[in-house]
Amino acid sequence: MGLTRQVEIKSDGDAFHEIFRYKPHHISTMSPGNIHGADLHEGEWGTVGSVIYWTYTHDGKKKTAKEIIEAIDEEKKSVTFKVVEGDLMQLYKTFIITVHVDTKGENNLVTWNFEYEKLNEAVEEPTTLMDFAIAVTKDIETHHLQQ
Ligand SMILES: CC[C@@H](C)C[C@@H](CC)C(C)C
Repeated sequence: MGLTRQVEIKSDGDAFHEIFRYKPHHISTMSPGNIHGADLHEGEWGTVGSVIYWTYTHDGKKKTAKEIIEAIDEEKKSVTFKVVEGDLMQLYKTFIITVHVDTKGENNLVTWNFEYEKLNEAVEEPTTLMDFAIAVTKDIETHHLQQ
C-alpha cells in the first residue's frame, strides 16, 4: 500500500533536503507543534544505517518513532526512512517514508511517499500522518524564508 503527496515550496530545495538528511534534529525548532525531537541513536547524521529516534505530536497525541535511514540519493535529493519501532508499529507491519525534493524548475517540489503494510484490514490509511508531513514541510519552508 502506498500514499504520495506533493507540495511546492518557495524556499531552497537543497536546504530542505539537507535538513532531512543531515539536520533532522533542527526540525523541532522549526515545527515545534509537530516535532519535539530527533535524536541520533546510532551511526552518523546523514548516513545510511543511522538510527534516529523521533518524538512528535500527531492527532493530538505524543508519539515516538525509531527510524533507520535506509537509503540516501544525493542526485535525486531523497532520503528514505524505515520505521522500526514506536506508535506506527502498532498499526503497520512495515512503514517506509521517503522525502524527495525536485529542484529542477524555479520552484522546488517536495514529494512525500509512504509505503506500508497494515497489521489488519481495520487499520486506516495514514492520511493524517501525511497531513502532518505536509505541515512540517510548510513550517520548514516558513523558517527558511524568514532567514
Ligand atoms: C513517523 C515519524 C515522523 C516524525 C517522521 C517524519 C519524517 C521522517 C515526519 C516529518 C513524517
